[in-house]
Amino acid sequence: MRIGFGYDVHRLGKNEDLILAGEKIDYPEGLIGHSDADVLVHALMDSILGALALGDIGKHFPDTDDRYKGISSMLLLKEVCNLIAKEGYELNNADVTLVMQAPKIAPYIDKMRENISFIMNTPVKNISIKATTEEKLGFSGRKEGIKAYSVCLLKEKE
Ligand SMILES: Nc1ccn([C@@H]2O[C@H](COP(=O)(O)O)[C@@H](O)[C@H]2O)c(=O)n1
Ligand SMILES: C[C@@]1(CO)OP(=O)(O)OP(=O)(O)OC[C@H]1O
Repeated sequence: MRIGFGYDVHRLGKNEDLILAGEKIDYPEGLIGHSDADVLVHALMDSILGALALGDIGKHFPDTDDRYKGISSMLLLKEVCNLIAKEGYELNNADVTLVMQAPKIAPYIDKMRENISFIMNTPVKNISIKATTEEKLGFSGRKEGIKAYSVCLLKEKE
């Protein structure tokens, strides 16, 4: 078994889509990044890369590389999944927490879990996604950005 932890932050801004776990969320602002800035998927990928001790997403998908400009982070997640298999592991489970004041994400959680489980080829029960506010404190509380934390456990392939 190998444990991994990931953390990411993206700034919110106008004229951007808000994409979380590959799902477009209805909100007047979106996250800014080189890719589609799917902060949830970025934290999840970093937790997986951490468990494999293979560095981080910036190392694998540099934000100086035009190939990743505007790319769906779900495609990057697929590549990270290939690394899990290549290293001889499979996902046991992952648990992701979004820290965002708005919008309420609860209505989207089931679809977001399905999206990740489809890309990772794992049962939905292996993917947990939760959300909390920071009670209007700090940059997330001021709706300036969104944070995501992820932990995952990988197990040796059977
Ligand atoms: N963006 C969010 C934040 C929270 N939720 C749900 O609301 C519950 C209460 O939030 P607190 O910050 O007061 O803990 C939380 O447990 C989530 O179920 C949400 O859906 N979207
Ligand atoms: C995902 C990548 C892809 O170029 O770009 P960003 O969307 O800027 O996201 P970040 O969390 O800064 O990680 C860096 C890159 O790996």
